[in-house]
Amino acid sequence: MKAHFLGIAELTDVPGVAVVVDVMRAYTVAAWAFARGAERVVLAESLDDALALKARHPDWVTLKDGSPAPGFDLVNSPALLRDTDLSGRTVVQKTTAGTVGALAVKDAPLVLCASFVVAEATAGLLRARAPREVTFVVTGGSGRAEEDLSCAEYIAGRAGGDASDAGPYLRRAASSRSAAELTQGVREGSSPEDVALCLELDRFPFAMAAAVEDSLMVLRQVTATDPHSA
Ligand SMILES: O=C(O)[C@H](CS(=O)(=O)O)OP(=O)(O)O
Ligand SMILES: [Mg+2]
Repeated sequence: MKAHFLGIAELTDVPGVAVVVDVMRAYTVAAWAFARGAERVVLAESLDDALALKARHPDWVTLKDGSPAPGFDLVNSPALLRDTDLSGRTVVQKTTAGTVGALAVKDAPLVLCASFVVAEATAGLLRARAPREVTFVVTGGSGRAEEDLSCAEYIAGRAGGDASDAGPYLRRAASSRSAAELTQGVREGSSPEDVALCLELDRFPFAMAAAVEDSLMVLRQVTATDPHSA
């Protein structure tokens, strides 16, 4: 499996298989939403689109990064979301980097969205599919965010069968600029517990796959043991 690591702006062709990585925090938050019972996560193109979806579907749960805002029910924080019961709910998520990355590859036949909490499940799905090439979309820092790059490299290694020690990858992510900003409380809509939650390796047994459904980019949880689920 040949792995390419690209920032969002570096995407030129439609990849056959894309793994969109956002450790801090979009795809840690989405994984927690599924763990709390969400049925699906709609990745919104814009804040206005998210609000329009909420207006049409008042029972949908809207989530944005940054500070809380009228019309949005949740912020992009795993710690602030993890006690919320989302059983059967549709979550609409809009963030600065993660959701943008998935929408940039929405025409790809297989789009997985990943972070450390779903790393092994994501790698397992790639091993089962055994594609010749995978494009990892490194969503943060114009493709240079250390937390996303280290997670992408770790998943690529595991997908290729490496028995990699996760420690160095997690330490790289822990010393990233994003981790520092979250720890210092620079980012609004965050909790001091967010970094630790974003660095919980394999916290969840499922992977997450996104696909266009009725013109919306919809993220769902999938397992490697179900070959028809992604
Ligand atoms: O909510 C986050 O941590 C970030 C905000 S920003 O990109 O650092 O401004 O969003 P995400 O899309 O989850 O990286
Ligand atoms: Mg990020």
